[in-house]
Amino acid sequence: MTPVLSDAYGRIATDLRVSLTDRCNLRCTYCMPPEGLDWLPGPELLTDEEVVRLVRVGVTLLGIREVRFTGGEPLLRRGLPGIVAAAAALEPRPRTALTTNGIGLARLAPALAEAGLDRVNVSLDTLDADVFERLTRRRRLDDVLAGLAGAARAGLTPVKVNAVLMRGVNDHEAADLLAYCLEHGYQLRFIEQMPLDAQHGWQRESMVTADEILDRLSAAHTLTPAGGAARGSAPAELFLVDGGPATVGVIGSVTRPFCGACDRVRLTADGQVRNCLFAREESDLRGPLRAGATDAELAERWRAAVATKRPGHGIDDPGFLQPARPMSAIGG
Ligand SMILES: Nc1nc2c(ncn2[C@@H]2O[C@H](COP(=O)(O)OP(=O)(O)OP(=O)(O)O)[C@@H](O)[C@H]2O)c(=O)[nH]1
Ligand SMILES: C[S@@+](CC[C@H](N)C(=O)[O-])C[C@H]1O[C@@H](n2cnc3c(N)ncnc32)[C@H](O)[C@@H]1O
Ligand code: SF4
Ligand code: SF4
Repeated sequence: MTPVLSDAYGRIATDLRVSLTDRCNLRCTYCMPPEGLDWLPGPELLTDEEVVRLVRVGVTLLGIREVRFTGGEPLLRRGLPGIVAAAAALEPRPRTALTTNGIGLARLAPALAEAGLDRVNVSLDTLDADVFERLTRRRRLDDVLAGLAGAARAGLTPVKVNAVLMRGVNDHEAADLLAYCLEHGYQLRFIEQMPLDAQHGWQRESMVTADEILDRLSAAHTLTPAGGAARGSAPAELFLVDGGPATVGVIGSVTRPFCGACDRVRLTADGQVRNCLFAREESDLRGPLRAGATDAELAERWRAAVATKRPGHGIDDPGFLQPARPMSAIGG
């Protein structure tokens, strides 16, 4: 029987999220400071071949069924189409997905679809160019909108949109974002801001909660729960908009945590296994890989790492400490 990545709470990790770089061409205020961060040094990054090898170990020896590429901004990784192609060629073929800010996606979408990418999630917090610049510190709204359209054209569907609402900045735009996504056939999900920014600026009091988001949307639409059974381990709680079939999602990581059903495991761009966005421990696979470990030895280390996964993120624990790595370096 193929071993699986199981933990002490009965959860099995089948969804691998691979960070391909910690770098980014935006500076979203809830993620990074204006000056950026001390990027990982080149030699510490896994090479394309090393990424592909670890993905292969996950898929062929450990029961990984879905591989999502993220970052930082994964479109900045030159080898992305080749890495996607190698992942999609594995047996059993994993589902493949990408989470991106969309810049450059208009150009890259056809090649990524051709390589075997199944679908994309694109982050878009606003439809106002000035608000976009305030949130991301770059004037690139048109590139993101073009990226979304390019993804849909290339068949990278369903195209999902991730939006973080920040109080006093873009929280008045919930209904406009929904109208735009409904019009274009994108699946919108609102995300509660989490304490994962490098500047440690998160404050529970100012976070826009899932309840608030649903209240705002309910002013313009009738929302009905789309049905719990279909949710499985997905972070997004889905609601039918005006009877459906279109839906809107809310990812309430803080006020409506879903850790009990978590099926994720993460691999950082420098080859560390992380069990949780909020994990304070990591397990090194790059060292053993470069020291000549066999696939079976890497798989055993990975399995042992997941066995120690904690039950939840612990944001509500009195002793909660934000992880040392920010979201951009973990792989959001
Ligand atoms: N708490 C928590 N939040 C997560 C996790 N993964 C993703 N998120 C949040 O969900 C948002 C959207 O993540 P995506 O990368 O689009 O992935 P997803 O929602 O799992 O994707 P789908 O499978 O397409 O629904 C992220 O920005 C995070 O804020 C996770 O493991 N735990
Ligand atoms: C870290 S980014 C990486 C991929 C890509 N750069 C992007 O923005 O989609 C992945 C997701 O994390 C979300 N994110 C970043 N910081 C966050 C925070 N502090 N709380 C909640 N979500 C956050 C972003 O909005 C984005 O949807
Ligand atoms: S959320 Fe994504 S696009 Fe924004 S700064 Fe972080 S990594 Fe870059
Ligand atoms: S916070 Fe951690 S345990 Fe909870 S769903 Fe996310 S990755 Fe899984």
